[in-house]
Amino acid sequence: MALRYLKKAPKTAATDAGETRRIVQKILDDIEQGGDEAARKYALELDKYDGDIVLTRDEIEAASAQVPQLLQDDIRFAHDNVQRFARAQRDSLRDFSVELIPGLTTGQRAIPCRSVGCYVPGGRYSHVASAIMTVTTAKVAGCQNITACSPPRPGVGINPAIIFTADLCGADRILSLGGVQGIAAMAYGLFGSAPADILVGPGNQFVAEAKRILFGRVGIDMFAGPTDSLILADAGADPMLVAADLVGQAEHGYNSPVWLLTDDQALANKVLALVPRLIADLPEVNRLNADAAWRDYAEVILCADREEMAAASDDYAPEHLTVQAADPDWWLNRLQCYGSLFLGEETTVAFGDKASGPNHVLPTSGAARYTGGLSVHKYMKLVTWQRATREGARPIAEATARISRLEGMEGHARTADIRLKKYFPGTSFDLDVIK
Ligand SMILES: NC(=O)c1ccc[n+]([C@@H]2O[C@H](COP(=O)([O-])OP(=O)(O)OC[C@H]3O[C@@H](n4cnc5c(N)ncnc54)[C@H](O)[C@@H]3O)[C@@H](O)[C@H]2O)c1
Ligand SMILES: N[C@H](CO)Cc1c[nH]c[nH+]1
Repeated sequence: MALRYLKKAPKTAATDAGETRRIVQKILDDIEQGGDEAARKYALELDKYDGDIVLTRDEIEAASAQVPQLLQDDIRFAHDNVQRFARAQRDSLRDFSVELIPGLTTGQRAIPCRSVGCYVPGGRYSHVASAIMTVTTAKVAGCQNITACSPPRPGVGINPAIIFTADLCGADRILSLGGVQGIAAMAYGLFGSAPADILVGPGNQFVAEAKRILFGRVGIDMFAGPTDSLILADAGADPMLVAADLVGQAEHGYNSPVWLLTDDQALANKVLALVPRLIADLPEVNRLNADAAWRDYAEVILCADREEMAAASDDYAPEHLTVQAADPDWWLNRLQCYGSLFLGEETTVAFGDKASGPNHVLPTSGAARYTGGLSVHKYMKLVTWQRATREGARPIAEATARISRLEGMEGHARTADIRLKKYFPGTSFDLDVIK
């Protein structure tokens, strides 16, 4: 059966992409040319901030002292879970060596990037948890030089809880800069910092686009822009929980899509009725964000059965995927495209967002078709090495010479010839089979 849209979105992640690209390219060009001063100019223009950019130790300590003890304890709890999950990831990756043929030894090493730039979003909300996710994971990977940046609040600076968290998790330097100017400062090595080898972290469409444009010159974790979330629910799901989870994620921003796929029309109708009521009950900023996201980006789709739900979900490739349906193992085995999966009503995206352990920096806008979220592995380069004895080199050199000549690469072939001649003088080899 064809999917039946009970609610269809007039907008998608591609809406306004061209305009975003133009704005971001201009800011990046200006800052590349104008350095620290240009970055300061954008901080003033976009975030109404003209204070110090690099936080001193005294400022970090003063900010940390403002964070209530109970919140500090919660942040430590979340940090501990994220750290332990990241360590398990690191342990799943190992250096190895293998003798492929007698005398030829090859190997793999995982080497952490030297210099990391972590973006911690802070425009609409103060994303303390993003500091945990990015900085902790870089630290566990073994990165030595970790810079974090986050938008300053007008005239005041970064939220003290973000400062406390970035410091706790191991940031070596904290910059009061948000948006494209923060990304540019870390990429270009402004304000005395080392240029980043890799930029990580989530952010709005400007931040995500800046990372995308800079990719190649620096590494990036992935495209992690405006949050999107999909719920798969069957007749057994609790409509109130489904509606609350949709609204909870729509509050991210006016451009945060939420989608519901179900094979039960009665459930869909109940959720459609509940969502506007739950949105109306939110505080003002959250309500405005969720209302616009629901109106412009949300979709509710009726499917024939769970197989059709799973196939459609893989096409969306959502950042967050929640299953509130029977037989969680069936879904776990069947689903293929998502950033992070939440199975059963006893867990929810917000748990992963804040405290449960798996990283919350996740691919958006369909990027989950080709990548997972932030992990220790994103900070590590999997490099290879090889060495050989002269006997081990012999068959490799013979094959190399012949393949190189077939390809027309005579210079390559001669690097093999010269070794064979040196190591096996007086032996004749048939290295010129392409006559
Ligand atoms: N994918 C993920 O893993 C993930 C995780 C957490 C948050 N997020 C997303 O992060 C985003 C946070 O967005 P935010 O805006 O609240 O904070 P943000 O920190 O990403 O962006 C704020 C910055 O945007 C810049 N900016 C604002 N308007 C601009 C304009 N017109 N032109 C140029 N720059 C401009 C400002 O300089 C400001 O510092 C949300 O979209 C949320 O969904 C994604
Ligand atoms: N859902 C976001 C990841 O896309 C992360 C987050 C933290 N807090 C709220 N949301």
